[in-house]
Amino acid sequence: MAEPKENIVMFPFMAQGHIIPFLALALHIEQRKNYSITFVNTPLNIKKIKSSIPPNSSIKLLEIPFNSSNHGLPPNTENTDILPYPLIIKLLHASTSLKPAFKTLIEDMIEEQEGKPPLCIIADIFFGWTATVAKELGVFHAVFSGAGGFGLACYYSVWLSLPHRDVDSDEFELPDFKEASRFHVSQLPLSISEADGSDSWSVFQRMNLPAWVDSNGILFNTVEGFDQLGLDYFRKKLGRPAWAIGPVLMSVDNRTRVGKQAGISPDFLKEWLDTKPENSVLYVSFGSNNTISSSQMMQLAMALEGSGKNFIWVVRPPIGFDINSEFKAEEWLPEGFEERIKDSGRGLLVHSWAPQVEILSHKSVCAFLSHCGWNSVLEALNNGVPLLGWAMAGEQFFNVKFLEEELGVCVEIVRGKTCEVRYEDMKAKIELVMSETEKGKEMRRKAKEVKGMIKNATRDGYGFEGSSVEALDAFFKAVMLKRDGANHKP
Ligand SMILES: O=c1ccn([C@@H]2O[C@H](COP(=O)(O)OP(=O)(O)O[C@H]3O[C@H](CO)[C@@H](O)[C@H](O)[C@H]3O)[C@@H](O)[C@H]2O)c(=O)[nH]1
Repeated sequence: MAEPKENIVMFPFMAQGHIIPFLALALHIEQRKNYSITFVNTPLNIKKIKSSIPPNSSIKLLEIPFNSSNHGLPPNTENTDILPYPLIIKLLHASTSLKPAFKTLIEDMIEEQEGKPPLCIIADIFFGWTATVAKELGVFHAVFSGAGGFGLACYYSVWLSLPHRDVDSDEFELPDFKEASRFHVSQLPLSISEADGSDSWSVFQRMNLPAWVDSNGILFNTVEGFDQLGLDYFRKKLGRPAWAIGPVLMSVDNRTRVGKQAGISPDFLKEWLDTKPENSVLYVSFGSNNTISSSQMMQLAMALEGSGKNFIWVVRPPIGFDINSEFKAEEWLPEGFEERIKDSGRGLLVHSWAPQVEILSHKSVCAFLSHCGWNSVLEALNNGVPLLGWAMAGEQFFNVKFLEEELGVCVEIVRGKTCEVRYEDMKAKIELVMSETEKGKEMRRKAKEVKGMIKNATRDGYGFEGSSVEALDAFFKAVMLKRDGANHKP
């Protein structure tokens, strides 16, 4: 009888922006390596993930018990996609309660395999405690970051020392990451700008981030060639390898299963895009669960209309309304906006969720106005599409800085969810990026260059392995080294 395949345990945080790259990685590993994969999550997420697994995949799903009501959360709350911002930190704290059940789950696996531990555990950036469990049980552990190297390095560094609190000015440096140059306080997400070291976010992160030293290394959904600065930060800081194995993205076929039901038929969308000239459409979307304020929405609509450019805009109810409720164009957009853009054929409003990768890979798309979540960034760059950055939370502000200052593929259009915006300013930036200006041409050239780097990094075969392919091999070599070392212990 054939030996059972060795098992990899994967455990993302309960948020779409985390589950999607983990699933993409699971499928990527399954396709390339001969291991079995067990995907762990809470019951309601597992139910959703079940329908996302392609029929030809053998990924196993395993539930870990969780009851949100025990943690001051509304009943049946297991994913950030149904939570308002102030409750997200509650879900993060609640997730630490999974530690004993996770440890038992791994111990049971070891027992079932007659003392043989799983090959490795790959867990979320918010689950530092899984590294401690893995260390205790002698299992190889890697953190998998769906965020890029530079963005996460800044995020990690700021949380550890809150350096903006030690200076009198609005500008500050990161004491352990000076290479990132200077930051302005407005480039901090709300969770950090409001942090004082003893608030709920600080307590969580100061428990979570230092626990990464118990891990054996970090896997990054990025490319060494353009993201080395951030990767080197972790190599130095933690004294652990950082493997840049990206971009690992969902294939278009598999994507239809994850995420949400698109608010538009992909065929209609393609037909619409086909009628537009090459490089003429702006795609506007803010990731899996963000939206903007109602006044920002009004100004953005005016900027889009005023710019005279073609656009596709994924709209959701503004901040303060249930993000999953019906979109009321007559209330939240300028009078007659929807009819005008429809009649002129210049714009498409997509409610709630769009087939993003299909849009970004269409030749008519010229630029992407994005919150610069890392998945969106990778999907844009993979298609050579430059960005207009509007960061809203997490490490997105640092991503915008990186894309603008280091890669030259982005212009920041707005900063944050609460600032006042003027449509004239946004319109000018849209024109700068999309028209035949020197800046616009330069950005498109650089975005194509990055696309080329991605292509090279992921090349596999014909005697040439790209850096991301080599990094995944190096990761598994490190895993094997630990396993073989453990087997040879007297
Ligand atoms: O209408 C939509 C909206 C989103 N997506 C997909 O949803 C994902 C969204 O991911 P991302 O762009 O990274 O945004 P978030 O969901 O906001 O991502 C979270 O996770 C990222 C990776 O860790 C971080 O960089 C972000 O800061 C964090 O908010 C992408 O694959 C998109 O293609 C769609 O397909 N259609």
